[in-house]
Amino acid sequence: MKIAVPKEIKNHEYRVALTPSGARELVARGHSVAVQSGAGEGAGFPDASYEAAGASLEAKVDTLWRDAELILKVKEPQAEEVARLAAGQTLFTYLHLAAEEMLTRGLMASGATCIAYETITDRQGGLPLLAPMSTVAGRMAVQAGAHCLEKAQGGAGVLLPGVPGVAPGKVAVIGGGVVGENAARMALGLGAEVTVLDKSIERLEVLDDRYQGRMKTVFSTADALDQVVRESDLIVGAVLIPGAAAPKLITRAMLADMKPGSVLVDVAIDQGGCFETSRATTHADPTYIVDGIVHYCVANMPGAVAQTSTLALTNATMPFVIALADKGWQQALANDAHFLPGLNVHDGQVTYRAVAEAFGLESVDPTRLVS
Ligand SMILES: NC(=O)C1=CN([C@@H]2O[C@H](COP(=O)(O)OP(=O)(O)OC[C@H]3O[C@@H](n4cnc5c(N)ncnc54)[C@H](O)[C@@H]3O)[C@@H](O)[C@H]2O)C=CC1
Ligand SMILES: CC(=O)C(=O)O
Ligand SMILES: [Mg+2]
Repeated sequence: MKIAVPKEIKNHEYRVALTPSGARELVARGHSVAVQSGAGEGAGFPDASYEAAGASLEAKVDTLWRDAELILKVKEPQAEEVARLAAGQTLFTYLHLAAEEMLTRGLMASGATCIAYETITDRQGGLPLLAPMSTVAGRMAVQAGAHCLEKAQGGAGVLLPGVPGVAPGKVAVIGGGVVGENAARMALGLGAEVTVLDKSIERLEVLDDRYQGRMKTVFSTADALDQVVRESDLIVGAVLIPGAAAPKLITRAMLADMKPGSVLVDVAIDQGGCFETSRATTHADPTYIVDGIVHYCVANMPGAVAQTSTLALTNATMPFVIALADKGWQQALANDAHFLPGLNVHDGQVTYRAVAEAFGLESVDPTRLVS
């Protein structure tokens, strides 16, 4: 199969969808791999390392896209990439469509087959291609939040660990999944006072057991949210309903109850964000202030630590890339019930129900397309 790896073009996105080691595996299986010149540079993989692995380099982005059967990316296609996508091509990347109607309609209009990393499942009920980047983003969320608490960023001037004789800051994490656990773990490591809220008792049990009471676990209700809003210095938004738009759990009115200069880090922003006042920001300009509250809402946080993130992401994506390349999308999805929910758009139709519901569209059951 002809596989293409474009250079990512989202703001400060330095990850790449395939490492030289991955290229070597695909070439050994008889596939041709074309990598856009410079695509791996930001993640620490120079062009020469892809050539040494048997890939070819392509400087012309139009040629790269036009000749591809399978396109491997990291972030959702930007407008100029959607325009390049054509019927008969398969795109494998993060999509987060429920947050972006224009993108959804653009992919439908392209006629291509679009498979999302973030809706592929595993036997344990997890999201194995989201988890590595959620681990990264969760760990970064507290780093980012601690920085935002500094006065120069508009923050209250609170040092999360405190100092002898001064109490530590309070961190609340809403959603105790992969992002949430990793954020909570970092905040604990810094010495902050940590509370995790979740709707899933099972998740709260896991966290309680794993951290032996060092973090508070709270069932997430409107009352519980009111309380953490009043008390916290930093709140991390980390909820997810797979494939769907995130619920808005902190409204603008609730900001009035927060301490001035406290911080909201909305990691769930890629699914639209879980705070009413969230809007996506970039690494170039990551924060803004609403009603005295600092907001950090970067939708591609792991792109900033591209070396770590590229390795972690491609470790997880590679088996699926190999299946797509060896078997084609139909057979690869037909053979794997956990790969199948990755299909979001095919030939003008939305195939993931939560995405269709977000925009009042019809959805097609993906099993009908692969059997
Ligand atoms: N901004 C960025 O750069 C990145 C964003 N993300 C995003 O972070 C979000 C979280 O991802 P994961 O932790 O992997 O998901 P996850 O599925 O592991 O965890 C989500 C948790 O939210 C809980 N939840 C759902 N609704 C809730 C509610 N109303 N109240 C409280 N808890 C609720 C679930 O029970 C679950 O434990 C996703 O939107 C994901 O796409 C992930 C990586 C990078
Ligand atoms: C998951 C996601 O949005 C990212 O890694 O950028
Ligand atoms: Mg986006």
